[in-house]
Amino acid sequence: MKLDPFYLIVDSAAWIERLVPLGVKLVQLRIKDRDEATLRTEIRRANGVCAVHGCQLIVNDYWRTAIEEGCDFVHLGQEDLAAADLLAIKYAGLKLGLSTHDHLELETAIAAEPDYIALGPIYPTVLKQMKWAPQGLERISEWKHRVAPIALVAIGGLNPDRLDGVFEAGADSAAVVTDITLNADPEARTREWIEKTKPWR
Ligand SMILES: Cc1ncc(COP(=O)(O)OP(=O)(O)O)c(N)n1
Ligand SMILES: Cc1ncsc1CCOP(=O)(O)O
Ligand SMILES: [Mg+2]
Repeated sequence: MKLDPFYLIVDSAAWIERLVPLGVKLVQLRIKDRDEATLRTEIRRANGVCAVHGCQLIVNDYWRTAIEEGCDFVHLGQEDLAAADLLAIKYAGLKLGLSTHDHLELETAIAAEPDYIALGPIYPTVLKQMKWAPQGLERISEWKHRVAPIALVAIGGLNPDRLDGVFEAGADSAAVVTDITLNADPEARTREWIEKTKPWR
């Protein structure tokens, strides 16, 4: 499948309301440590905003709530996948993205026949502690070769200056969290990402 080259990841519906109207076409709602009611409300709100703006919403981790709320795309890590009911996800017609960090995880991901495979961290990330060293650009090219025709998402430490490198190496989409959400001007940075990814659209 064709993914937008700019893949924004945020942790609340409020961020989605703030940034999606600027022209973001692919966004992940990545919520951690919230109660079930809040989670459901956030997913519902995010789904509504994305529908209005023609933006593809991807729900991280919470595939059951995503199905119940009428969402159509989920992202799962390897542990999430091991605990998930893949048949239920596919039966519900959801598209699926999977994380990978090494060759074994890549085998597992390909076997699940996802709609995209994410590789990370490409560069050091401040978002969360990771046990994997930065993968680098050559690993993107290797992954692209192995996953095609499945779409490849690059993630981890990305910023506008690093985008040409990841796309030239073979990524179809570049995912970002802190370069935008911790930026002094998230709106301006989002516009910069949209501009910088235009040639790859
Ligand atoms: C696009 C994308 N890639 C990787 C991840 C990480 O997923 P996971 O390994 O399950 O870790 P958490 O994000 O759930 O902490 C992602 N969310 N999105
Ligand atoms: C969730 C995740 N998986 C691999 S790197 C990463 C974090 C990406 O965040 P940032 O864009 O802030 O480095
Ligand atoms: Mg997860």
